Amino acid sequence: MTMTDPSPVISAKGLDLTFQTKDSPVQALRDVNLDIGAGDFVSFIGPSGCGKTTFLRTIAALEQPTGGTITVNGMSPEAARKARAYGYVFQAAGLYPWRTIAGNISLPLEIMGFSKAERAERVEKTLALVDLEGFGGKYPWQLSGGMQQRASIARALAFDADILLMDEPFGALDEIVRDHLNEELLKLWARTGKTIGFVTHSIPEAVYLSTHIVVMSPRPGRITDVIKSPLPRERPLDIRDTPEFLEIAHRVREGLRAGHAYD
Ligand SMILES: Nc1ncnc2c1ncn2[C@@H]1O[C@H](COP(=O)(O)OP(=O)(O)OP(=O)(O)O)[C@@H](O)[C@H]1O
Repeated sequence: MTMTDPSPVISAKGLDLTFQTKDSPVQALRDVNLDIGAGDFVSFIGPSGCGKTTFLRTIAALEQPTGGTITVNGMSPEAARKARAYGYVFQAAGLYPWRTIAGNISLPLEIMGFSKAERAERVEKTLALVDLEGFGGKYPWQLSGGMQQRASIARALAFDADILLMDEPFGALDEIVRDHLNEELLKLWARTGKTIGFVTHSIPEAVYLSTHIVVMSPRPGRITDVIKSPLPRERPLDIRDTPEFLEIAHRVREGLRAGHAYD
């Protein structure tokens, strides 16, 4: 690292995490080393159960590592959570059905003690960011699955943290909606300059979105490859048909295959 390199936003060193269960301990993460820089879009890809969600949850102080260290904005994950360093988007939109979309987005702001005027302003701003202007008064069940997921992204953006952690946010959506939301997410990232950690099962999604693709192996989850994308930051959807794109996708697939113990 040179003097001009900014320090990483998220830094994991020798991270281990073993869950104690009734039967036997489950080693979910082993010796994970990773630096994520400001403004990076980092995807985590790997087979089911390889620890992607666990790693994201560890960044968010929702799990405690059993070895190694992890810092977020130079702080412990607990301190970063208290400093509201990140927004978190879960697999399911998880909106409260008895609250309107605006009410759902506003909830974390209410808990944080923002004034009513400030809340209203932020709700409007984030609804615009996810292209849901005019839908604040609707209830979640009045929106499509894709719109609900956008509302849950708005909720994570409402307090304007520099880091956005997203756990397979589009996994349950059909391909056309997913393509659209991928494009929208890239635009949002370009507009806001946020640092994004993104879990996915989809190779094209990982390659399309990311500046860095982290390939993980099955349990215990280890990082087998970190691919720095040579693609430009501005990416139309049809970039997925270019040789450069297909080459990165191939490398991800090879990495996934190499990490797999078939014998
Ligand atoms: N609270 C827990 N107690 C015990 N084992 C757990 C716990 N949480 C996760 N695990 C185990 O840790 C491993 C990693 O789980 P994790 O959810 O991080 O995987 P993942 O890569 O996100 O999987 P998926 O792609 O299916 O969501 C799995 O074997 C899982 O069963």
